[in-house]
Amino acid sequence: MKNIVLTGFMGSGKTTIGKLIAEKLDIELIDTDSEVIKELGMTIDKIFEVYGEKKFREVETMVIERVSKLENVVISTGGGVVLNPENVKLLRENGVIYFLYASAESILKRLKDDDTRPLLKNGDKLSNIIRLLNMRMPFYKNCDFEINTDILTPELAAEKIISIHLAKESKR
Ligand SMILES: Nc1ncnc2c1ncn2[C@@H]1O[C@H](COP(=O)(O)OP(=O)(O)OP(=O)(O)O)[C@@H](O)[C@H]1O
Ligand SMILES: O=C(O)C1=C[C@@H](O)[C@@H](O)[C@H](O)C1
Repeated sequence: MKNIVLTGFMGSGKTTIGKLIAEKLDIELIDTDSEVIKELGMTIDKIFEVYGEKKFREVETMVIERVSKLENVVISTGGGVVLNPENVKLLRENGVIYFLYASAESILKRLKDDDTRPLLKNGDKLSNIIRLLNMRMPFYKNCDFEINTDILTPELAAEKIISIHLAKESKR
């Protein structure tokens, strides 16, 4: 089976929905943020502080080069992965990319008490979310399928992705 690749903004539900899909299909879940953390031995916050975003992006692409060679897995990606066309190309080789949409208001609600996202730290959180989301939307829209998590529970979003994916697989 081709990989199920989940993308979307921070707080769009990639980890939550990725876990549900992996459980339901009994396949492995790989989280690119966790792989970068393992690679450098520190939290994402710390990586940004010590090495800066450029280094984080380099290691993120290294991780994607490795995990995109796998098959039959769910890959939950960091929120900025789609900004680099090389990452998208690699992930598409063995996978279908699902964009998890969430509005700025939902993202704010979901991440209200979470201070672990370096890109949302300085200044007003909602303004940062709106600015980044608008800038990134064309990249997210370039994915293969869009799932609206504002109107679906994680459970229903997982089921929808599985049904799209299995229907696509049966036609291969
Ligand atoms: N469809 C949904 N409806 C309501 N709440 C949701 C939904 N999906 C996720 N959440 C909640 O939003 C929060 C963030 O979700 P999650 O960590 O899965 O996002 P993420 O996309 O993996 O974020 P990041 O890329 O920043 O790690 C969690 O508290 C989760 O329970
Ligand atoms: O949206 C982003 O650029 C990021 C999202 C997170 O998943 C992490 O990959 C990191 O905090 C950067």
